[in-house]
Amino acid sequence: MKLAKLNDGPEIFHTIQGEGVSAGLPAIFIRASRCNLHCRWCDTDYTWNFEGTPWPHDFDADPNYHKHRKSDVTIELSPAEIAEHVLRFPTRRVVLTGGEPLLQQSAWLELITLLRKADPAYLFEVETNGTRMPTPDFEAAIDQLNISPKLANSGMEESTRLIPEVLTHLADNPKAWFKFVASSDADVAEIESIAARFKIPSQRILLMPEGRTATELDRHSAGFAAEALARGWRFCDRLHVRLWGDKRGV
Ligand SMILES: Nc1nc2[nH]cc(C(=O)O)c2c(=O)[nH]1
Ligand code: SF4
Ligand SMILES: [Mg+2]
Repeated sequence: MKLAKLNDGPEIFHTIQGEGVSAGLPAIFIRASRCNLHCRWCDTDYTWNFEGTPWPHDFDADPNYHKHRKSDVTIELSPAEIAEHVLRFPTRRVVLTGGEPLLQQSAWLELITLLRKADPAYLFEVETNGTRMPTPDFEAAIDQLNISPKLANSGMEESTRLIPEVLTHLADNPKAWFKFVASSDADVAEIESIAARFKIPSQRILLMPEGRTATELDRHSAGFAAEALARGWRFCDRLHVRLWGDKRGV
């Protein structure tokens, strides 16, 4: 599998789930490399913003920022090798993230099978942008889908970031939660229209402020909590950002 590389190894880490309905629970994160989207504010740009690609990123404004050399930021491991890493940790909740993890569904299924053979107590969450249809086997194997559809502020064309067939399908799955990242009131209005268009139940919507620091999160937290309350949505913080700041591997 293609995973993000961190300190010469794969980006697999034991931490507390910082976002979504399992926030606060211990979890092992596995970060896939590669994404089919190229959001301008993406905080895991090293999974897709490679040398020779044309995608703009907010970081371009920083004269010290350079696109990544693919071989510097990617590591290839087999599902069996990944299972070995995961089995070293005492936790049984595993979060598949990225990049976009649904680009490698059959390999994840091999990993899930191996881990459940070692211990049937393993639970799996996936963090996805909601543009790729899960295969029936993958969707059945995953315990929780954390879907973050992207808004206009990502810089992506609507036809690339909102795939009606996928969103309508996932809206019907009680294991699917929709975690929207917002940084303005216009974003909240856009989320409302997406929710209505794809019939996403309000009880499975989470509103999460954008931010890489506690100060940035605080700009919108109280306001968005009130917006969420008014609509029957959940409010969602970014606990790992508050605990550890803008760091990798936590
Ligand atoms: N602690 C922690 N929680 C997270 N929830 C979603 C994450 C992600 O980057 O997908 C993430 C992450 O990177 N770290
Ligand atoms: S979908 Fe997620 S990983 Fe992909 S570019 Fe957007 S924010 Fe980054
Ligand atoms: Mg993240």
